[in-house]
This record gives sequence, C-alpha cells and structure tokens, in this order.
Amino acid sequence: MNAAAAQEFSGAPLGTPVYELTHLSKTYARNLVVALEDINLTLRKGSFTSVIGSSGCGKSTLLKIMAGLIPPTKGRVILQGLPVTGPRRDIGMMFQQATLFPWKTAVENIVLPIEIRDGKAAAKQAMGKAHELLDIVGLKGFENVYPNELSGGMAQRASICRMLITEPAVLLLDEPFSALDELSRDMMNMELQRICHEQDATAFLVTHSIQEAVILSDEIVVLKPRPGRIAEIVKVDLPRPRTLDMMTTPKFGAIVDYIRSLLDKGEEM
Ligand SMILES: Nc1ncnc2c1ncn2[C@@H]1O[C@H](COP(=O)(O)OP(=O)(O)OP(=O)(O)O)[C@@H](O)[C@H]1O
Repeated sequence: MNAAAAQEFSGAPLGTPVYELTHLSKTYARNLVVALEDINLTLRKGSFTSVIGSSGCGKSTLLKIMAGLIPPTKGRVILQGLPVTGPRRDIGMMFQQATLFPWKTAVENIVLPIEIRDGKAAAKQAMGKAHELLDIVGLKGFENVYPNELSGGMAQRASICRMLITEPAVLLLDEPFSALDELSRDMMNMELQRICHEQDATAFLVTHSIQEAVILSDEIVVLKPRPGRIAEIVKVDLPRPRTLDMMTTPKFGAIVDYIRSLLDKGEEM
C-alpha cells in the first residue's frame, strides 16, 4: 500500500448516513418481553460497527429489525433514505453457519441470490464476478468444489462472496465466525476487514467477543439488558488497517477493559 492509500485507509472521514434508527423499541406481543427500548443509531458509509451485550439483551432482535425480518413496535429504520419494511436487495446478511446448498458447487452457491432475483441467464452472466470474488477471499481453484469438500473457514469465505455478489449497501453479520477455531476466526476477521475496505462496505456485526469487536470496529454499541438499551457507543480510535498484533498493545487492552466494565455495570442494573 502506498503512503497516500495508507493515509486514506487510516484517516478517511466516515461518509454519509446509510442506516438511521430512531427511537426504536420492540416488545414481543407473545410474552410482552420488552426486548429493545428507544434505540437511536446512525451507521455511516464505510463504517464498521459492532453490537455487544450480555445474552438476551436484544442483539439478535436489533439485527432482525434492521434486516426487515421483524417489525419494530415503535420507531423508524431508514436505509439509504427509504424505510425498511421487509427484506431488501440492498441488505446483505451472513449467519453463524455457512448455509450453503450441498448440491451446488461453490460458484453456483455464490450466484444463487442473482438466480433467485433475476433468473438463470443473469446468474450465468454473474459467473465472472463470482470467480473474481472467490479470488479475493482466497478460494481460487475451489470454484467447482461442493460444500462438503470445504473446511468451515472456506465455507464462510464462500458465504462472504454470496453476500457480496448482489453489491449490498450494508452487511449485517450475525456472529459469522463464531463456529470457527480461534486462529481461523482471527484470520477471517482480518480478511473481513480487507474486503470491507476494498468494497467500501458499511458493516454491522453482532458478537459476544469484546476483542473481536475492538479489532474490527470504528464504533461499538454496548447494550445493557432488560430492556435492551444503549449503555454507550464507544469509538475505537486504533489506526487502520488493524493488525492482529495490535491486540497485544496497552491501548487495545484499555479499550477492552473499558467495554468489559460497561458490560459489568449493565449486569448490575
Ligand atoms: N420471538 C420471540 N418471542 C418472544 N420473545 C423473544 C423472541 N425473540 C427474543 N425474545 C426475547 O427478547 C429478549 C432479547 O432476545 P435476543 O435474542 O434479541 O437477545 P440476544 O442479545 O441476541 O441474545 P443472545 O446473545 O443470547 O443471542 C430476550 O428476553 C428473549 O427472550
């Protein structure tokens, strides 16, 4: 990376708002559980945001509302200027498990969203792009392999390609690497950072790992439970690109400790 690119990577001002959540609340009608209360959050173009909080504090509920999978009880979700009222083309999602279809090859799985959306001819046309994406995530040569011949990490790399093929405006990531061993997870996180930078993607990650949140994020939304509310939005001012050895620095440790103290405080309430 040349000096100008490095400067751009570390110091780029974050862009215009992509997602805007205002006064968002969710009460599940079935059991009257107030899962979220008055969430206000803006995600800017090219930013990486994580949400962290104890079990049951509403992380998945928040992600589902942002994805348009469930409606909020109150409040608004605006994505690229339009209210989210259901699943949308400009939202890319990735889950804990790779969920690739076993009877389709890696490249066929990747073009599947295009096939479903625009038909077989469009999917065929997208093959070139799918090959490029496989190359980007280090799966060159595995295009025609079936999922059962891929490792967990490789399958998640293919899932990243499948999420990116439709060029979504935002990536919603629900603990995408939590089923991987620690080493693979660290590597995949660095890969995710690189891909997000290359695609100028806006990303939102649900995680249980403070370390993972700190190494990846520009901002970390710390939720406190019962009902789920924002305790604080912590800015992470470590330089970019982030590297794994930053995890041993005092600054990294201080941010981790601070977030842990917020989570402990939330539990006491
Ligand atoms: N479909 C549902 N119907 C009723 N209550 C629900 C439903 N989904 C979640 N809840 C409740 O809403 C609260 C928030 O749940 P949610 O799954 O969003 O939390 P979470 O932070 O993602 O938890 P975890 O970290 O354990 O995955 C919990 O009290 C949960 O019991």
